[in-house]
Amino acid sequence: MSEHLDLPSMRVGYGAADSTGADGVVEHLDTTWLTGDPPWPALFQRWLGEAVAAQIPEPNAMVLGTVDADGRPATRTVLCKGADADGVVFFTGYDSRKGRALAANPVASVTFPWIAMERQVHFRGRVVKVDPAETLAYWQARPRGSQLSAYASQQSEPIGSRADLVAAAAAVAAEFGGVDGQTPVPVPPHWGGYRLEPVSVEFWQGRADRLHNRVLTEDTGTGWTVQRLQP
Ligand SMILES: Cc1cc2nc3c(=O)[nH]c(=O)nc-3n(C[C@H](O)[C@H](O)[C@H](O)COP(=O)(O)O)c2cc1C
Ligand code: PXP
Repeated sequence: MSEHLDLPSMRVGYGAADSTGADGVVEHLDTTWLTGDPPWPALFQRWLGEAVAAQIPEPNAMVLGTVDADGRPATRTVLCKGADADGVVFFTGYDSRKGRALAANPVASVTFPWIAMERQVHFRGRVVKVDPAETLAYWQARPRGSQLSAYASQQSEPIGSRADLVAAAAAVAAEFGGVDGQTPVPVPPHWGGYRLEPVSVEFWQGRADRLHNRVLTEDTGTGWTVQRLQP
């Protein structure tokens, strides 16, 4: 397939000669942009707000990297449903492939790939389950159809056919009074939130000639440091 695509020559140059970028920002990302304790939330919130305002698709989508008990890495996209100084939150199946990896190895990375903005933000840290009350509050805000699907899905397990999947979802819907029923769907025992508590956050801003800007903030245990990295 890829032999018909000229992959080696596919590239997009970032920024103009004067070093402004698609982010519309003239100044370079600088270590002085990271202030506060911890230093990352203010700039992260600003960039997230700018990604939302730019109407890029799914601005809260982030690529989650985990490592399983055998040391095998895996990544997949999840939606960020909370971000503050305590960390970034997502919701998923606790028995899924990622859930099993996190049970064995409660560390992860997440990357927000805001490519249309010529930006990315990369987090690394420890992962904890959120409080059940936080899971319940988010669960209750989800559309009923998504609740029923999450209840029915043994996420990451094989299933024979699409028809089997639809039948499993229909059985769960029937149990709770139908797709349009009024019976609340309880939080499935196998579903809930995780919070990645960052120990490092890196901001990346694309610039002309691949001379990009990278600023890394890290929790050293005695405080947060902020450093510029080479591209
Ligand atoms: C844009 C996007 C957002 C997604 N958001 C979530 C999410 O918030 N939670 C989730 O469990 N899966 C989400 N998924 C599906 C996951 O990428 C993944 O297929 C699923 O969680 C199973 O992953 P696992 O087998 O590695 O555990 C999303 C997929 C896409 C493309
Ligand atoms: N769970 C799964 C399996 C998903 O595919 C998604 C989004 O694609 C989500 C959760 C997050 O979406 P929501 O906003 O419905 O919680």
